[in-house]
Amino acid sequence: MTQIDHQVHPIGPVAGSRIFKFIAFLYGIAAYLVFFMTILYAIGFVMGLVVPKTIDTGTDTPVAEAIIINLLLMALFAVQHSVMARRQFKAWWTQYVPKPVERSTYVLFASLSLLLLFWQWRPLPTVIWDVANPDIAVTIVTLSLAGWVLVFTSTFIINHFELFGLHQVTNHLVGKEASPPRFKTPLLYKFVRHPIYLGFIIAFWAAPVMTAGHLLFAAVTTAYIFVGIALEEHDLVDLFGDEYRQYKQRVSMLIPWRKSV
Ligand SMILES: C[S@@+](CC[C@H](N)C(=O)[O-])C[C@H]1O[C@@H](n2cnc3c(N)ncnc32)[C@H](O)[C@@H]1O
Repeated sequence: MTQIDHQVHPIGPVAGSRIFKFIAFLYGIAAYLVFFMTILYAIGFVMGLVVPKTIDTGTDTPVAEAIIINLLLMALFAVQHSVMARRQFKAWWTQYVPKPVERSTYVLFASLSLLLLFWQWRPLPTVIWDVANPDIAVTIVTLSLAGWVLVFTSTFIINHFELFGLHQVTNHLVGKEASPPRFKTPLLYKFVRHPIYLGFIIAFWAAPVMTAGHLLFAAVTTAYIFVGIALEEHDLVDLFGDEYRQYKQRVSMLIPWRKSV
């Protein structure tokens, strides 16, 4: 056998090659755009604004069936979002998914499972509360918008582009080493440990008209946020050790003025 016979000839771009870096970069941008459209759609979906299919519209379905379908959709998102974010899972699947696009792929899968939820969500139109006073109703809508603003600003405070994978594919494109995760407590993170999650809770509960479907969504996602916080903090303690333990002692989880676990 000659030496040539031993050579492997890969089909397609090789990881680390210039063309691979460029394709990875384009993939990262595409995943980011899908995420961005999804989060904009989420605002319309929850607030019942602009988008064609909201939390209170869709196929008429018997109540029990609607609850089961909605719970399954939320469970699918929760499992995808939590399992794929764990360090052990990342260590396993980066054997198959190139590291520079790992975060973008996570973001893409999370967006796709949310889009499936928006598409297949069944309305439960029974009204739980309906605020009649227009001033109070406007105040509640403003509060909900403030929740979304809190989500967005907090992502930028902690590192928006790293959170959604763009930083990783850009570094890879220009041949920069990925920096190790750093413990940070910028601005709002000095008052609560989870401003992004706090923003979601506010945005989901602040509704002038609360239907049974919306209530189911708000209650289950809030419960999921608490599970997500426990998992995330377990990883953060593993990663940052005493620095994060002391942060937990010092700073409250979600409510700024209250010392909490
Ligand atoms: C979607 S962000 C949510 C951040 C935070 N839980 C919040 O609600 O604002 C999740 C990522 O932020 C990271 N993270 C959370 N708190 C952090 C901190 N204080 N310093 C550095 N990274 C942090 C986690 O490791 C995880 O990768």
